[in-house]
Amino acid sequence: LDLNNSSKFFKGTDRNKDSRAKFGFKLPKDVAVIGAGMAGLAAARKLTADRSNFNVQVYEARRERFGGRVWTDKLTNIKAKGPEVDLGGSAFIVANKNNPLVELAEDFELKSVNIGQLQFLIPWEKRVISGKELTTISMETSKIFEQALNESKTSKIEMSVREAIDLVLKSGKIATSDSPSGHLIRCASSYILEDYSTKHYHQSDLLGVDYDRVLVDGMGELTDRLLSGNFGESPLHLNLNKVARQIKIDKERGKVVVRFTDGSQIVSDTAVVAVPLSVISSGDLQFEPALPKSYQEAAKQTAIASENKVIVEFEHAFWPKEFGIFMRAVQKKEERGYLQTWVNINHIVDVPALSGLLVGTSAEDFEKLSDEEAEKAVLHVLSEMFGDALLSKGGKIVRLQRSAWVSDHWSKGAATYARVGSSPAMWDVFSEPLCPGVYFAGEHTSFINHGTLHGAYISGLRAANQIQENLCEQKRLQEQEEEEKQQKAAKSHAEGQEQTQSKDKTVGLKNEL
Ligand SMILES: Cc1cc2nc3c(=O)[nH]c(=O)nc-3n(C[C@H](O)[C@H](O)[C@H](O)COP(=O)(O)OP(=O)(O)OC[C@H]3O[C@@H](n4cnc5c(N)ncnc54)[C@H](O)[C@@H]3O)c2cc1C
Repeated sequence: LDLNNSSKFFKGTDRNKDSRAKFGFKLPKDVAVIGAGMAGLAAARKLTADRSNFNVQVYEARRERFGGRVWTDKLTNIKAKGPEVDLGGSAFIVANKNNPLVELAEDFELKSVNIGQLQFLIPWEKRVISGKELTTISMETSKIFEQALNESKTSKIEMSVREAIDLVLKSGKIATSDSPSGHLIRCASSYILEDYSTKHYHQSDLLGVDYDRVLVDGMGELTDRLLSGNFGESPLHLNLNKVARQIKIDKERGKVVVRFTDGSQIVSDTAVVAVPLSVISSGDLQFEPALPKSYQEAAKQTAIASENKVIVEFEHAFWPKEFGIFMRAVQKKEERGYLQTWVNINHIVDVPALSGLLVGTSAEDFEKLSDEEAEKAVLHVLSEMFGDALLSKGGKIVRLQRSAWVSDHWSKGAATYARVGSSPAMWDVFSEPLCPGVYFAGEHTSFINHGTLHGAYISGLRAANQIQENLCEQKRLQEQEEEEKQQKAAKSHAEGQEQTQSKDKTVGLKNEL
């Protein structure tokens, strides 16, 4: 895929036409896309643009919205202007220089901005660090990380990021646990998630502030536009409230039957399964015949991180407006991942709101709190960070909104990650179709860029591309060719043996004579 030109993804290519002609299938083919998240929408958009060849329908389980783990919740906040209502994936990770979503947003003429500078707080020391001092500390943090990764490579046992970092900090070679860089590195989600593997570490996970750029009107604008299409493109056919419960591959007819929980079913030439991995691993979506062992193993073994957001709006902004992110160090183990990172919404739009992030078990625990308890917890943390005097200037909390991605039936977690013991093959197995007609898309279907918005998007384009190239038919022909070759080889081998045997017999007879 050429990631440098996102708009052309949506157009059929001559190469595709050639391969379609070569493998000669009936047109237009029906494609059922299951799941209207970033991945499903990307696949549907690309195939819908190829209208003469594909007839696309999208089926989404949720009744009231699409977008999946992108959720710009304008429904519950009618005053919403932008990212103050992003309760799911909200930022383009620009550590990946080729992030295609940045260009796609430009194509759609959506405005994006950098989140802005970080201010790092060590509350019990009353230290507030930013600017040059923070740059020096961040450089030290990178060194600790590099050392941790290098040392873990020499160890015979696969280590977690947390273990590797703790070892470096314990040695005190670069910095100690109590130093600012020691505190800063422990704010990284790869440290917070205790079993994050050093082996398959993503550079962008270092501090968990890898979401560098946000859309001013919220990430939901992008999924909205994927649905409605760019200027002149037709909208996707979206069917809400359609919960797929079974995907049946009818090999004989070369069809895919999708059965829904409401008792209905559709028969399609091809399906793109773009639901979260957790929906497959939980058995909520079943396959007939059952998924091959490698897929089942991958679905069972791949780790899914817990993450949540809480958005809190005050009467007035009491925190410094010039920073884009606030991050606080914590002392106790139980506080890890607990509202350590706050995005300053007021830096992006004129709304006195902050968006707090919860990672790991803290994210799970936060879902169990009542609204009252959640509000108390938020105020407690903010008072620790900014002090009571400043906090009182904020006035009342006028809105507190939070996600619950772990208990959410259609997500069951935030995103996949590489835990100790995992291998890239666990993701990549899902990038292969189940022939003759089931293709997979989603953040969990390719190791590269897994767990991200752009990973989901690219996976959707990949699935669409595979369908346009008629990968299953190519595979079938390859297998057929291979089989024919083997049969030929076996035949000539058998003939060779027969000749040798008859030669041997003649020689034997001569010898006897
Ligand atoms: C709190 C949070 C913050 C994040 N922050 C970032 C970030 O800043 N940057 C970044 O790059 N990534 C971020 N991510 C990750 C990113 O949001 C996801 O990787 C991405 O949205 C996944 O897209 P997807 O299409 O693979 O899956 P989804 O978006 O989950 O789409 C799957 C769709 O399938 C539907 N579905 C489920 N079951 C069924 C069924 N049985 N039948 C029909 N439909 C079904 C779901 O409702 C959903 O709409 C974040 C995630 C979370 C939760």
